[in-house]
Parts: sequence; structure tokens; C-alpha cells
Amino acid sequence: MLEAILQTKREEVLSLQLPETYEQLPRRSFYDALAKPRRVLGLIAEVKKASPSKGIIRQHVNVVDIARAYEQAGADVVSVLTDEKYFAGHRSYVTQVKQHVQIPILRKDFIIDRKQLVESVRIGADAILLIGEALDPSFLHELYEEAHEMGLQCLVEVHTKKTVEAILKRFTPKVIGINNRDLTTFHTSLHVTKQIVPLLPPCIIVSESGIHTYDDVQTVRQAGAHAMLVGEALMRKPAVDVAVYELFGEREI
Ligand SMILES: O=P(O)(O)OC[C@@H](O)[C@@H](O)c1c[nH]c2ccccc12
Repeated sequence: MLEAILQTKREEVLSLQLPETYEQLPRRSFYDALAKPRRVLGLIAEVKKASPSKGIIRQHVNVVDIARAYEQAGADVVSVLTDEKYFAGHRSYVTQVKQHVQIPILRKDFIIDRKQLVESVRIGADAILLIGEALDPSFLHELYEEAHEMGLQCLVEVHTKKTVEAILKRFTPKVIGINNRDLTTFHTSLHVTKQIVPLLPPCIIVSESGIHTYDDVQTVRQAGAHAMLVGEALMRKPAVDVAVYELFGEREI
């Protein structure tokens, strides 16, 4: 599946038209938000309408309303999917959310080309995702450096020991995301976080995908994650703010 997505992305990048920056959207720090999370475990809450493994996750999504509810419920960062074909996202969602919430925005897409870095800046993203399983490690490092030169921070995602080692041989990302989902098979297991955390040097660790319950939150916290990235478990609930409280075992006030 990952290969099909990347193939589409390569085609999209060829005809990518960069948007105009008509408004100055000040940059917010993704790193600071995760270094000082509001709760014991940081939360990156994701706006996700659909995914290739689950199909439509939520009907009639108002992206701004969801992001505002996440912010009010104390999320530290909002993740916004911008891939159109597989995740029903759109790059304009980042700009809309940026104008209505104060917390940093992670642009979630398959970044494979420098042009997408410029695009990310112009739409108002504060941080981007770089996927270890999708990029050659040297090129990932180059994109990471270039992103920083443009003022974009990065979440570097890994899934296997092999990818971790290849990346750490070259540099230490400030924030590493451990994807519990295998992007080739879509199989998800929180065990991946337990296996990968011990391999990592000091950095901010985010456990990503497949976190649904309070028990899951305890599992990834005990495994050593500093934050978690949650999409589906929140998007499937009628009220996403209540879903955040439930995940943390809090009662709505
Ligand atoms: O909906 P979930 O299982 O809570 O997962 C969220 C997030 O981790 C997932 O959307 C994700 C992780 N890495 C990605 C890379 C591309 C697209 C999507 C993703």
C-alpha cells in the first residue's frame, strides 16, 4: 500500500502548483508544545476523515470545529491530514485550522520532495511528517535540514529497527514518532512502541496509531513515550472533546 501511495505522490508532485502566501501566518513551536505537554502524556490530536485501511471514519466533518474542540480539550498539537486521494484531506485544511486555533499544526502527508516543504510553509504548517519507511535516510536528513532552514519543525516517523538504525547513523531527530501501524500491511500493534523505545537516544518520543483506550494510553506511557498521536479513536466519537477526556480517564467538567 505504501508503494501505491508514494507512486501517486510522485505524480502529484510533478504537477504541484504552489499556493500564494497571501497572509503572514506566524510559526508556532511544535517542539515546545511537546516538551511541555498539558498532561503527563502529550497529545497530538488528528483531524482524519478517512484512511486507506478504514475507509470513511467520520461523515460531514467540519475541520475547524474538530480542531477547536481538540484545542479546548487540551490537545498540545493538531495534526491535519492533507493527502486527498487516500485520506480525504486537503491542504487548505491546514490554513483554515491555523486561523482558528492557537496550538501548533502538524501537516500530515507523504513528503517526498522539497517543493512540498515550500508548500507546507505557505499553507501555514508549523511542523511536517517525514516517514522513515518512505525515504532514503540521507535524503530524509536533507529534507529535515532544509525544513528547519525554512522554519518548519519535523516529526520523524519510524516503524522498524532497521529504519531507526539507518537514521540514527546519520543524525538524531528532536522528535521521533514510532508508528504502531505497519504502512505496508496496516497491521497495528502497541508492541512496536515497546520494542523501539529502548533503541532511541534522548529525544521526544511520540507513539503513533492504534491508541484507542485509557489502557492503551497507559501502555504507551509505561513503554516510555512522551506523547501520542491519535486519530481514529477521537474521530469516531460524536463529541471529540469528550473522547479526549475519556482517553485520559478524566471526567468532563
Ligand atoms: O487513526 P490512528 O490509528 O489513531 O492513527 C493516527 C496516525 O498515527 C496515523 O494517521 C498515521 C501515522 N503515520 C501516518 C503516515 C501517513 C498517514 C497517516 C499516518
